[in-house]
Amino acid sequence: MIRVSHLYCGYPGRPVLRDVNLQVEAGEFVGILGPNGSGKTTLLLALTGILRPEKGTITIDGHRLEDLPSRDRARRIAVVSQDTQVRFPYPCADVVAMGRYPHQGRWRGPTLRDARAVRRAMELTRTLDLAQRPVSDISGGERQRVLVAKALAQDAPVLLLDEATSAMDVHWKLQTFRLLAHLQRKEHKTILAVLHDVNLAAVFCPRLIFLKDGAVVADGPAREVLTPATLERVYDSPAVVYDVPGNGARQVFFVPDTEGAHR
Ligand SMILES: Nc1ncnc2c1ncn2[C@@H]1O[C@H](COP(=O)(O)OP(=O)(O)OP(=O)(O)O)[C@@H](O)[C@H]1O
Repeated sequence: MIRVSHLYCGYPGRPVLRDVNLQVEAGEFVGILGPNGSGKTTLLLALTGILRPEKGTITIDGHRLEDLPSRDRARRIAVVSQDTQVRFPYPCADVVAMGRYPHQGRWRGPTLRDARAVRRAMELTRTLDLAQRPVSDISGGERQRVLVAKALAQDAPVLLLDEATSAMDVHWKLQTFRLLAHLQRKEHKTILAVLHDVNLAAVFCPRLIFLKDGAVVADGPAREVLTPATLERVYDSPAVVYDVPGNGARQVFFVPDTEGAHR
């Protein structure tokens, strides 16, 4: 379980998160949404221990995050970050294998277990055909799938994703979110996904958290928080909410101001 209590966190001279309180149970799938600059990435960086809280605490399974050695943190939390740039032309299979570092000893090479975890992660993300391609020479969407595979190879119970499917086409976005939902159900993974696509989140994330100006403005079951009032407050844009006939999914349509648009 992850518990965030009265968290204040940011960058030198730039406070961002203000009194954030959250509790995420093991096995939850949570979507984190909000406008640009609202603090979503900052929250994920705090949850990985990369950014230290100015005030407040973050615990995972009762341990204060800052007290856990980095290898221990990496065994508990895998991250797919927003920045997908990989400078060196490593083969994609080697990049996925880097996800195994927290499980490897300093003086021994990869084990059969590591090799199996890498293969399984690449099968699940359907990236085996990219295995020998240099990661620097594949498309943005393909690279994101390789980075999801790397995080899965890490085999941590908690998975944090920051805009991890932003460069993928509709097919791969849906495939990836279906895979995440499957891992949540079958392997009890705890998943926190930052994303801008409200409708994708509405379909796959049973719980949604909206941030604005560094504070949580809505947190609850997707059907309850997806209201025109909340969406207008968060995005300053008029929104219509409707239920898709047949599958019960709640979806959102942001009503554009069409003045000046081509129609
Ligand atoms: N390294 C940094 N140093 C200083 N300020 C930063 C840094 N990174 C982000 N910020 C600022 O912190 C605030 C929150 O940024 P953050 O990246 O958490 O937003 P976000 O909600 O993830 O936005 P986006 O949707 O654009 O990815 C913004 O005002 C941003 O300009």
